[in-house]
Amino acid sequence: MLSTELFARLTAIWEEGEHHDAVTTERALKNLFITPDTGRFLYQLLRHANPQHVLEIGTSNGYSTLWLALALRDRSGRITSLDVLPAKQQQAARHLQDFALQHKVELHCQDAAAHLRAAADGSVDVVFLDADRSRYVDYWPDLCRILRRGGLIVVDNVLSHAAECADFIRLVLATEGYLAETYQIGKGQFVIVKD
Ligand SMILES: C[S@@+](CC[C@H](N)C(=O)[O-])C[C@H]1O[C@@H](n2cnc3c(N)ncnc32)[C@H](O)[C@@H]1O
Repeated sequence: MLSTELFARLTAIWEEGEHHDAVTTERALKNLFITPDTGRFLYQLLRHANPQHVLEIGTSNGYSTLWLALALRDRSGRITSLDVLPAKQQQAARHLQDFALQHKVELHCQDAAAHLRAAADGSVDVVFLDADRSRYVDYWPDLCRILRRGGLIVVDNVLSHAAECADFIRLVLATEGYLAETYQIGKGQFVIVKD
């Protein structure tokens, strides 16, 4: 169960992150966290799906990673989380340690395309995609290949950055064997199931 204390600690990290973003001009230095309702949505999905392997693309400072890891804290499932910026992942590692969740997450400072290319077929149960939207179309063949049947992909920002996500959404909707829907949660979640 998520205690009031855990909620309060997550809220404090989110509020500090939002304040940081409000006073930071350089985009690469911003946290760009998911919203708290998106965190609760991801938590619900993972508690229900009980995945063995979750792949997060876009760790940033680990706010979303904390939600994913909390959902699996008393389960056998594990998370791999990717980001290209080491400083952000170092902060994520500190957050995970503060929550005693470091054993649930492997942080890889690696470009998503390289990781996806090397990942085994059907090796991932859930993907949370929250990184470089212009490259999602290129990721799609590998995402299809590595996702197990019945697996889920959740894509953030499809309403906040609709134009940037349009080609990817069109591509997914045109791919046979996948059912996808957009939900008005946070910045817009596009949920894809491999049917
Ligand atoms: C929107 S932020 C992620 C926010 C995080 N999911 C959260 O809510 O706490 C996007 C992150 O993706 C990372 N990123 C951008 N391009 C990437 C790539 N090609 N591979 C892996 N990570 C990438 C950025 O460095 C940035 O930290």
